[in-house]
Amino acid sequence: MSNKDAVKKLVSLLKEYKRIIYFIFGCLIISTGLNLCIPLLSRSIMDYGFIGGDKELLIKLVMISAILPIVNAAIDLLKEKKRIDISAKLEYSLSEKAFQHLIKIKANYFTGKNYTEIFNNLNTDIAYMVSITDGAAFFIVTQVFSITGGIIGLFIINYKMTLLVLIYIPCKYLLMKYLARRRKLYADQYIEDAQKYAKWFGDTVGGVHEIKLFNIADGKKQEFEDKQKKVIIQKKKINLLGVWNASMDTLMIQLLIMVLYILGANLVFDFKLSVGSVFAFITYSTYVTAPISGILNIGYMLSGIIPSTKRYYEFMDLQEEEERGNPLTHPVFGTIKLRDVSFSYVLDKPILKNMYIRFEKGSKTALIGKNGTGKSTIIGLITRMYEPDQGKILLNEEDVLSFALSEYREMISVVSQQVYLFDNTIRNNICLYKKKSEEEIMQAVIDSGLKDFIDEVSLDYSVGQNGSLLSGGQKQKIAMARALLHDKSIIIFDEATSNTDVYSEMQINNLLHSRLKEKTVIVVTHKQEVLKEVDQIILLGTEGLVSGTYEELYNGNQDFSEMVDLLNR
Ligand SMILES: Nc1ncnc2c1ncn2[C@@H]1O[C@H](COP(=O)(O)OP(=O)(O)OP(=O)(O)O)[C@@H](O)[C@H]1O
Repeated sequence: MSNKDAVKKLVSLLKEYKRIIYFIFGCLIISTGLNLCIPLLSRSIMDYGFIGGDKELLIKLVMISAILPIVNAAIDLLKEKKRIDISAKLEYSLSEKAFQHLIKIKANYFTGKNYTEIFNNLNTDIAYMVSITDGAAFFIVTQVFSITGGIIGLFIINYKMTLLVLIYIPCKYLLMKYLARRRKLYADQYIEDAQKYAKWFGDTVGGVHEIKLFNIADGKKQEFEDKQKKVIIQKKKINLLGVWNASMDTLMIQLLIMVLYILGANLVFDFKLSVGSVFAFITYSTYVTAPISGILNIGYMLSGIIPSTKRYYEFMDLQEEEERGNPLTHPVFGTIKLRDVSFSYVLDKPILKNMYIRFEKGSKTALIGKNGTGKSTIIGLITRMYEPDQGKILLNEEDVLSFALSEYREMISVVSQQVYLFDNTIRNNICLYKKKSEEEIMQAVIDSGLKDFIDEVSLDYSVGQNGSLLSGGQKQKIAMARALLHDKSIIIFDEATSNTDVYSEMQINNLLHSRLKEKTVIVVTHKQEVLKEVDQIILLGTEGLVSGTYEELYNGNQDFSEMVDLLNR
């Protein structure tokens, strides 16, 4: 995305609030106009009131100049209320769109992603984009009015001295531009270092157990110092430059005022200018010179907003899962087939090649094979987290991609080795926003072997972030109860009992013949008790797959018999 496109996107975001923005600009023009009257009023107070001795006029003018700030403050309040309103609406709208998109993005985006980094980047980008509506942005518009009005005021008072102010403008502009360029460089570096730090921080906190177990706190502390130091140094440079900026700004304005006083005094002594005019002139000259740094800030402000806008829209352009297919009121439950399926995560590194597998309706299948042979990948394809590069996955002879995604997924439950539990109660983790009766919940709790634990803590026990207050086995049982309660047609257990105790495991095995009798069940496991129970075993190897019953494979496949013998040793 080019800078121009990013600006277009930003402008189109603001279009929605066009009327409010016009209102804010209206307020800005009125209040700048009122401010521009103040020096002329001061001049009259000085020349006609004090020096001319007109007491009545003096009181009137003083009262008018007291009312002006009150009117200005009222306009400002109104304008700020509207501006804060746009800002809040824009922030919500950008965050909501990002969140909606995030949960629909294809699964491969999340592989190896650091969640702190995703959160930090989105937050930073949205904050920068929203800053287009902050006070400073609108203030810049005021600055333009202020300069224009100031120059008019200067010309009205004395055009010769105005030329001096106009010569001063490019000098200050060049100095400020130099400082602004430096500040942009520092700011870009700061953003980059802060991002790296956020990524590192997320990664480190995620591995806090490893840090303790392997006693690598010193190494991590060193990394922290390196990364955090870089961020702090850049921040310090930016702050220092800000101080330089402000000091140079004040110094140059003071220099100009000094020259104007000297020239003004000469004109007063020659009776070419009144005292009040000199003061009014000096005030107008600050209206012209002071906003230059503010205007240069546009570039600085945009230098943060534009990269963030680009990154935000690059994120928003990431491919989402397609909810394609006609919605089905009654999804078809039937035989699933992988027909000539090939799949790779990375180009030219196929994980599955021309694979044919058949999962008969209501059958029980065990998927086995060495680590990395593609068992979880097959599950990912069946659940449509990924799509085959070649071949098709069929449900009742229909390509699963032709089914509406959410309805298709409504047919499947997965209990995996790495269960994710939300930071909520056991009940809510089991029900997952579906209304279920107490009896149904309790039955699922009993069947999953979770009953003893529930008797101990109750269904309303909070499990902590990703079930951190539970044991691995308890987490798996909750996932099991969840799968049973939702009563889907196809149930997949991916090493689902790796953490459960032997009693619970037996109980779960029994489910294959009771509660799950009618379901299509796919189990990834090497446990013999299960392998003996299932209708077919699919053994995945690097060269492809073999399938059969326990006896068929034990008698006809060397790899399988060797594996079983190893388990029996
Ligand atoms: N998201 C991914 N991106 C790239 N490669 C991946 C990804 N997920 C898995 N792989 C690779 O794909 C291959 C198959 O992985 P998969 O998880 O399907 O194997 P598995 O048989 O389930 O292994 P395990 O028994 O260890 O759980 C592995 O070589 C793995 O490194």
